[in-house]
Amino acid sequence: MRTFALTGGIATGKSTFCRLLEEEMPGARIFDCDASVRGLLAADAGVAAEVRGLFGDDAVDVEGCVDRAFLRQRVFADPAARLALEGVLHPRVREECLASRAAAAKEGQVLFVADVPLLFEKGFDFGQERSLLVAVTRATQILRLKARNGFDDALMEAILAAQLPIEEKMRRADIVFWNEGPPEVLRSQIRRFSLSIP
Ligand SMILES: CC(C)(COP(=O)(O)OP(=O)(O)OC[C@H]1O[C@@H](n2cnc3c(N)ncnc32)[C@H](O)[C@@H]1O)[C@@H](O)C(=O)NCCC(=O)NCCS
Ligand SMILES: Nc1ncnc2c1ncn2[C@@H]1O[C@H](COP(=O)(O)OP(=O)(O)OP(=O)(O)O)[C@@H](O)[C@H]1O
Repeated sequence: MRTFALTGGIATGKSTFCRLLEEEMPGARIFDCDASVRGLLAADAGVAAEVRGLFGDDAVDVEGCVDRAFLRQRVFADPAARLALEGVLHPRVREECLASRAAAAKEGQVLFVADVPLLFEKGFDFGQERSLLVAVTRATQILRLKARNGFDDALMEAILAAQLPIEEKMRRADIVFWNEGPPEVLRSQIRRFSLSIP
């Protein structure tokens, strides 16, 4: 089974890439680290207890679900808080990723791609042969992030400051997908990539 890591900055188009890849290569198995985090924050009692211990009772609602908006404000204003939250989540996300890859291999899938937003910031080895990067300019990142999430400028700057600049990610990646154009242009790059992997 061919195995790739996909990465990119916030709102560069990783989820869009995955959706298009699934359309172009229906046999591909995709693992999404952000979705894994959302699942853990919504429904893992151990995670909720650790988050409450770190951030207080206000971080978790009465049903035991972690308040992501609350955490977002806290962790992007405070690098130590962000590191602590990552310490709770990253080992669990890694476990889920490895389990997903093992299941895909057992089922005879031909391609496994994990969407790992912090691949270059944190390192994340799950047996990938190459790294794929979805990139746009910083200006486009901010425009699309604002349109999608309506975050204020200070929060957007804080999130971007917690990530490597896109130019550095482009230096490190094996294959770059340039997503400044319309989605159909991203699709043609994905199609070309899919034809290049036997
Ligand atoms: C802070 C949280 C609650 C905000 O949730 P929210 O729903 O707003 O965002 P979501 O999880 O969908 O992430 C969206 C994007 O934010 C950026 N981002 C998220 N966490 C981080 C981080 N620790 N450092 C830098 N950027 C981050 C990434 O580009 C990611 O793709 C959440 O992102 C979180 O728990 N982050 C810590 C875990 C983590 O490192 N996740 C990244 C992938 S494992
Ligand atoms: N080529 C494109 N043209 C216009 N809009 C796009 C394009 N690609 C993605 N978008 C839009 O930009 C926003 C961010 O895209 P997407 O959600 O795929 O990024 P992401 O990297 O997965 O984001 P995050 O890191 O926050 O999870 C979305 O609203 C998406 O619809």
